[in-house]
Amino acid sequence: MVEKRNPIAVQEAVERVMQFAEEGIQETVKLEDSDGRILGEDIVATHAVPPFNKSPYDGFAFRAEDTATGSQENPITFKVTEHISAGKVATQPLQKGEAVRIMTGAKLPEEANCVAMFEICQTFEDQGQEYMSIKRSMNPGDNVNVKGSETEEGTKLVYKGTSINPGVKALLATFGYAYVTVAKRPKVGLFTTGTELLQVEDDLVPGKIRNSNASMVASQIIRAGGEVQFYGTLQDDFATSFEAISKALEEVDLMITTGGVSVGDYDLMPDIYQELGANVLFNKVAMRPGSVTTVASKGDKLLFGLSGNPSACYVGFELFTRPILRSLMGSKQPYPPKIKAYLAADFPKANPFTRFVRSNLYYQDGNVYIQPSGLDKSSVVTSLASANAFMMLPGGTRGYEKGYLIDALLIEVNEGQADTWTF
Ligand SMILES: Nc1nc2c(c(=O)[nH]1)N[C@H]1C(S)=C(S)[C@@H](COP(=O)(O)OP(=O)(O)OC[C@H]3O[C@@H](n4cnc5c(N)ncnc54)[C@H](O)[C@@H]3O)O[C@H]1N2
Ligand code: MOO
Ligand SMILES: [Mg+2]
Repeated sequence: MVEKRNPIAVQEAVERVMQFAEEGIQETVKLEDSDGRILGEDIVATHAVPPFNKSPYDGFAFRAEDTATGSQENPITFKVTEHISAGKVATQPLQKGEAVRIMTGAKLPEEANCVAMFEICQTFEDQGQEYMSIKRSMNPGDNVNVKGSETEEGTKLVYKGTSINPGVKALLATFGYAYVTVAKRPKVGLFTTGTELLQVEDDLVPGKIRNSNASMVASQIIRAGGEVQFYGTLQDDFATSFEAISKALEEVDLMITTGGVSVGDYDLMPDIYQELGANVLFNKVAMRPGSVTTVASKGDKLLFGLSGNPSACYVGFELFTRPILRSLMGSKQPYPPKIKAYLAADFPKANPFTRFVRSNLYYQDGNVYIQPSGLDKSSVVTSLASANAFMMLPGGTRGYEKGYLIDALLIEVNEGQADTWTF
C-alpha cells in the first residue's frame, strides 16, 4: 500500500519553510563586486554633500553685494583675478569688485556668494587685465550649490537589507566605501537524481533524456543570488545516494535535490530523509504543479526535495526555496511580488488546487497582460523559456475568461515583497 500524504496549503508550506529564516552571515566585498548583494550595514553620509560651496554653472563668482546698483543702464564691472576649473581652488582672497572665472563643479572662493552664467556677462580686456561686467543685481546664494544642501554629514541614506543597485553604488562611492559589508551568498548544494538522466553533451539513447533540471535549477539559484555547488547526478540507488547527500549536506547552507520525491519504486528521497533523521516539514502541497514538493530539516539546514518534472521543479524552487534564499542573503523583501494582470487568453481549465501557471507577462497600451507561456503540464520543459511570471489561480475555481483581472507572481525580479502571499 502506498503511503497516504496529507496536502497542506501553499501559504502554510511557505510559512513552515520561512521559520528557518535567519540573519545571514556578513562578509566584506569590494565595491565593484557588490552588485545585487544586500547591504549588511546602514550607509551613512561620511561628509556633507556637496562638501563645499560649488558652482553649478560655467560663469563668474563674486560677492552679490557688489552688484546692488547694477542694471541695464548701470553695468557693474569686475576685475577678473583668476580662473578656477573643477578640482582647483582659489589661491587668493577675493576683494570687493573682484570676480573669478569659475567652471561647473569648482569650489567658490570663501568670499564669493553667487555665480553669474557666462551668458549674462560681458568680458573685455584692458592693458592685459581681464574684466567682466554685468547689467543686473544678484542676490547672495544665487546659483550656488551650498555645502550640505543635498545631505548633511551623519544622515542615514540607505538601510541594511537594501539590495545594491547602481544608485546605491554611487552613494557608496561618494562616501568612500571601497569595501562594503553585505550578507554572504548562501551556498546551495544541488543534486539531480535519476538513472534515466544523460549529460548535456551525450547522444540520446532509448529510455533516457538529457538532464535539464541541473542547468535550470543552477540558473534559478544564481538568479536569486545564491552560490551553486553542483554535486552531479545520483543513480536511483539508496546507499550511494544517501552517502553522497549526507556528506554534501555538511558543506552547504541549503540542499536541493530534484526527482525521487513521489511514491514510485525508485523514488528514494523519503527513505533518505528518514535515514538522515531529517524532520519532514511537508511532503504534499495542495497545488499544481509541484504537489509532491517535499521539504525537510536536519538541524538548522533545509533539504528541498523538488519534483523531477521540470515545470514542477521550477515552481517548487520559486515558491519555497527562493524566499528563504533571499532572506538568508539579507533581504527584508524576500517574496516574489504579487501583482494584478489582465488575462490575455481564456484559461478554461478548472483549478481543484491552487495553480501556478508558467506565464508570460507583458505590457501593452499601459496595461499589464498575462498568458500561459506554453503547455500547462508538470512534465513540460518548453513553457519555461518565456516564463517571467506565474498566474496564481486559487483552488476551487472553474477557469477564467480572457480579460479577467488575476493575480500574478513576478519571477524575474529580486526586490520582492515583505510578506508572504495571500490567495
Ligand atoms: N502514483 C503516483 N504517481 C505519481 C504521483 C502520485 O501522486 N502518485 N505524483 C506525480 C507528480 S504530481 C509528479 S510531479 C511526479 C514527481 O516525480 P518525482 O519527483 O518522484 O520525480 P522522478 O520520478 O524522479 O521524475 C519525474 C519525471 O521527471 C523527469 N526528470 C527527473 N529529473 C530530471 C532532470 N534532472 N531533468 C529533466 N527531467 C527530469 C523524469 O525523467 C520523470 O519523467 O510524480 C508523479 N507520479
Ligand atoms: O507535483 Mo506534480 O507537479 O503536481 O505534477
Ligand atoms: Mg518519481
